[in-house]
Amino acid sequence: METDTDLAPAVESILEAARERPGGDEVVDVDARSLPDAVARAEADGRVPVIAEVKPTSPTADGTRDDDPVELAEAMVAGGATAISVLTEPSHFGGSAESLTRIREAVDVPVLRKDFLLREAQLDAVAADLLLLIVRFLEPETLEDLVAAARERGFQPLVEVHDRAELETALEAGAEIIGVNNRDLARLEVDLETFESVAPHARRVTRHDGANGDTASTAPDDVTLIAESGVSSPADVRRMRAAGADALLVGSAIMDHGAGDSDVTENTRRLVEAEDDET
Ligand SMILES: O=P(O)(O)OC[C@@H](O)[C@@H](O)c1c[nH]c2ccccc12
Repeated sequence: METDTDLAPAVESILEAARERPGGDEVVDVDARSLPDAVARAEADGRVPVIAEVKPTSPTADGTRDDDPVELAEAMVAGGATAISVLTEPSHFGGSAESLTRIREAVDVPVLRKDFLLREAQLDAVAADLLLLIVRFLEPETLEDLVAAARERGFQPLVEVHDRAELETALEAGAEIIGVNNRDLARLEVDLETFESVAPHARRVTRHDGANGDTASTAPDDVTLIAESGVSSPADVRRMRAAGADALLVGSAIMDHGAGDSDVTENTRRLVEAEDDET
């Protein structure tokens, strides 16, 4: 799980940088805005729950957007976004902790910190409502420790998986908010079938409850399931929702890196309204 050998070179380079990155000076204490509540509010007023991502660039993007991150986030919220994801990774995604802090002050929806976190101290770099933890890059025990450490600080951990085995690891670590990344980290290619194949198992996985070897089927109905990456059209939104997505995490289709002046509010709205004609 921790070997880098089958990762794309860009991902290896991201991890190398992540290992070097220092943590915060003090343990943060967050009063988090609830993502499940925000998702429920969106559903109640007929919006598809979209977590819109402020991602200035990425190893797979066509270019860089250097608009003010706060204006981008506000435009996303104006388009109906349920939450905002902010890349804080500086060397490959153009992100920063400062952008996240400014965005979190400016909007009232939950804000996810998107980074490659490997050690507990790195959780303390900046306050956010949600924190991404990626199963692929962490030993199961470390994942469990980081989930606990995140909760102690008040963060809601969003645990990212890419296949069924990782899903099992996430559930065993106690994850309640799970993202299935449609992008594989080996070739960086996107396949929406990933979510379709993993999602059905998220709600009826058998958890092993250790001690006496008993297994208890916990069928955690309360898991918030997020389809991540590669969602670019209203049809993709409907496809992921049909496969069981409670929410969608969308970056590129909203940022539209290739077209610098693309309207982020409109890009968000067309995904948020993807189910409007259906009911
Ligand atoms: O731009 P996309 O294809 O809509 O994807 C957004 C998001 O899922 C993607 O940025 C992402 C998913 N997992 C990550 C982990 C780290 C950095 C970025 C990501």
